[in-house]
Amino acid sequence: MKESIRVFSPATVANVACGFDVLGFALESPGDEIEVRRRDEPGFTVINKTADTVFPGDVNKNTAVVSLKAYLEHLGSEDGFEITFHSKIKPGSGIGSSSASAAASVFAVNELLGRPLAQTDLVQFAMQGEKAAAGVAHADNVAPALLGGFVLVRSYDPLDLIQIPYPEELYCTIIHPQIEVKTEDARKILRKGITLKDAVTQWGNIAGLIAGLMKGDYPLIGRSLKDVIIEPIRSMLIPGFDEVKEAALANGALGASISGSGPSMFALSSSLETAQQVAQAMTKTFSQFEIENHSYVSKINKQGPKIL
Ligand SMILES: Nc1ncnc2c1ncn2[C@@H]1O[C@H](COP(=O)(O)OP(=O)(O)O)[C@@H](O)[C@H]1O
Ligand SMILES: N[C@@H](CCOP(=O)(O)O)C(=O)O
Repeated sequence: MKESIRVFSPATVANVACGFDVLGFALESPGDEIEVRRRDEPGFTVINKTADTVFPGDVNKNTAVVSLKAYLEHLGSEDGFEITFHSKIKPGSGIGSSSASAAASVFAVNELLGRPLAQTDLVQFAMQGEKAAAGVAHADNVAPALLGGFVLVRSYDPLDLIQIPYPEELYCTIIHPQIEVKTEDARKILRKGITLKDAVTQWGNIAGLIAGLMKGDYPLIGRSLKDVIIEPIRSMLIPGFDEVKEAALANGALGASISGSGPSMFALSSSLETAQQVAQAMTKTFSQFEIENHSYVSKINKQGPKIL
């Protein structure tokens, strides 16, 4: 039996504008890279080999350990593991840093143990990691992180995950301004109620987005990438949001919005060239607000985590 395994687990874009808590997709890069090694005794250790100073070092709060504990408890296992982080998406990024770790650890140990559970069944344990990080066990990051592609959370109780087909030529631009927004905090500022008018607009858009993805209808995807409920509130946490979004649209993006709970923003494009041009335009506009930012251009990740 293998003693250790090294895996990559992808960053994810949750919400995808109109699908708060119910839609997300995975990116080919960036992501977390971890190595999991069996210990001789029960218990867990976390080792940080990344250069990041904001690494979540508390074993009992790290989503990689929280989700792994839930998984092992389900199997009735008392095995212990050491988790070494070789690269890590910055916490509080809005591209699913907490879920990449949660997905990585359960995927890695499930592989080490000879795959006792199917990949879809791992989502419920990774969700426990999200609960520890954000206070809510939302699945719109961990489900695409584990399954790849676009995943719709059709229902939470019971958990019903639907993998949504999407066009091959679809590219995501991510701009990550170097400010931290914790998902837990970004959820607290949301209104508890919405108007019927906004609900009608939002469910028209989410249905349109799913139809557009499945049909490969780019104009429909673009028309549907709108959020009248969450974005107007959370965008206040992102300096220059309106201008950066406008820059993405003016340079050919199908649509743009907040990635997850922010501060990252995402844009979707139908070609790599456009996605790169959109990245340049968004970066330039953010810089006018004197905010340091990192950009990524990525295809959609098809498979979820992978063994390295
Ligand atoms: N392995 C982990 N990776 C990232 N964040 C983690 C991890 N474990 C716990 N956390 C905590 O989760 C929070 C970051 O998650 P979250 O606010 O959802 O940001 P993100 O949008 O980057 O996922 C921070 O409070 C961080 O300390
Ligand atoms: N649906 C959640 C998604 C949070 O994503 P993250 O990448 O910011 O962790 C929310 O909007 O709160």
